[in-house]
Amino acid sequence: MNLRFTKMHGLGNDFMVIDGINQPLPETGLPLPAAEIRRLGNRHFGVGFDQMLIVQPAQGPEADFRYRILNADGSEVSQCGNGARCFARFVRDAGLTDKQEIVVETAAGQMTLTVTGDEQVTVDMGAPRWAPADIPMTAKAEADSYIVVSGHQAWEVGAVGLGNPHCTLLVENVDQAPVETVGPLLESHEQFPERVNVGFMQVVSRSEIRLRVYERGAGETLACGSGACAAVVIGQRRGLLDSQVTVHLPGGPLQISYDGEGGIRMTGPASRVYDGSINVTPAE
Ligand SMILES: N[C@@H](CCC[C@H](N)C(=O)O)C(=O)O
Repeated sequence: MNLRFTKMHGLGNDFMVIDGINQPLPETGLPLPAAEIRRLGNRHFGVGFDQMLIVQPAQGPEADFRYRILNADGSEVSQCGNGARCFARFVRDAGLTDKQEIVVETAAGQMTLTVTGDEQVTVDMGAPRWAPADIPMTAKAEADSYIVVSGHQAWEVGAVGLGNPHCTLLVENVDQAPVETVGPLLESHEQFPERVNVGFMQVVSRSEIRLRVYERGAGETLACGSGACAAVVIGQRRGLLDSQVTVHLPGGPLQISYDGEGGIRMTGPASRVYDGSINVTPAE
């Protein structure tokens, strides 16, 4: 079948966004076979993306839409901060809604997205979940930080659940952080039964950090919205950061605010690159 899509990005974290309201895609099970998602995600043989986003009709009465998130490796996940901003811009540009405040269902629950005049989008990312079972990770008890051991090496990490699992390491200089080696090692570490997104955070001041993220199912990306929120709340929990923080990612800055009550708020841009169409093998 021929599938129409829009290529978008949030600070270089890039997406293939598909209108699953006006195109026939299965609403249960994977929308496309996992091998087909991997082929489309491949930067040499396909469209190339970090995540595929599928827009679908809401299942419940309180939401405007449902959106599904698939990593480039074909795994389905529940949360994507940069994707949420691109989703909001996509449904407005496609004429699927003219609302400025959009309520969307994800596998992690309901989220509210607010589009501001200059096409910046603010996402309420929900409250951080600190209990190990909610991250999920195996640990005897909840703690500000955990020691994760592999062979002769050990790392101190903060860990939090934001609908998806995150761990964050503090580093002196993010440019020299071992993202490509320690990232995949921790991503698949046995203490994280659903794998984990791995952040490397350099604290610049109480209101500014630099961050690189090795994403579960996608490798290092130019930005990770949920990873930025995770780094900020982990830094706050250790007493290092204030309630409003600018997170400098390789693809650009995100504004994160959290005062310990309600949800973490993330504000940043959502950019459209091009519209296209491609032949795909549908799920059986
Ligand atoms: N890029 C995202 C996160 C996408 C999902 C993640 N790789 C996972 O597997 O949990 C973001 O902006 O939050």
